[in-house]
Amino acid sequence: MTKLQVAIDLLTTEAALELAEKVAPYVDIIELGTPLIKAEGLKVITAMKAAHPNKLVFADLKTADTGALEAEMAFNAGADLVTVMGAVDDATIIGAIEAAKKAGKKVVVDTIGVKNRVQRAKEVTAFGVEFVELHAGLDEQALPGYNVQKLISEGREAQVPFSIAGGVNINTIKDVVAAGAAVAVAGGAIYGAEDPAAAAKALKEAIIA
Ligand SMILES: O=C(CO)[C@H](O)[C@H](O)COP(=O)(O)O
Repeated sequence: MTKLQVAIDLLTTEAALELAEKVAPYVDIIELGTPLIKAEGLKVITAMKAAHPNKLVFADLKTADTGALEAEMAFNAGADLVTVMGAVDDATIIGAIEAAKKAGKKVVVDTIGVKNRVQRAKEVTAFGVEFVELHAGLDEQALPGYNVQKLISEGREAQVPFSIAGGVNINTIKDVVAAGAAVAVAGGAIYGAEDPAAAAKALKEAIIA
């Protein structure tokens, strides 16, 4: 069944822990967003894993170089999964995967900036990533004409384990599930909701339905 990943793109550890506490009953993976990690450092990973030891903690590093080093740093801080950019050299991705194998953890490749996401998804899957994040970042989402359905159709085409991230919400999550996504990522649809717990609950129920 598709897992639900909450992307916490807040800027303080306190706010992240408060949100996680509200939505933990409904999510499978807790993502510490890139801005959060840049604002708070690796300690936010440690704090989140300590607060939710039974949840998968996903450090959205968006690593672009020194894959082994950055992955090891995040794993040592408590992360279960880290992201490496799919647009960078294979060596960076492979290095992170080698660090993950040593730590018993996992790597996810983020396809922001990748021109042919389907082709790259197949390439990096062969390296041994946990899944590929077919992803439109917040800046891309703000561009005229953006539609998450393109990512969803690419997921169907790629035929590899994948997640969808890019403004997934209650109106699109069933399409994400129907496409066979391993993970549906929701950030703004949860942390931006008036009632984040209710939003996460509704998304989870939509997955299960
Ligand atoms: O990594 C990210 C942006 O770079 C976000 O965490 C990701 O896009 C999920 O958030 P949203 O559902 O708001 O798009």
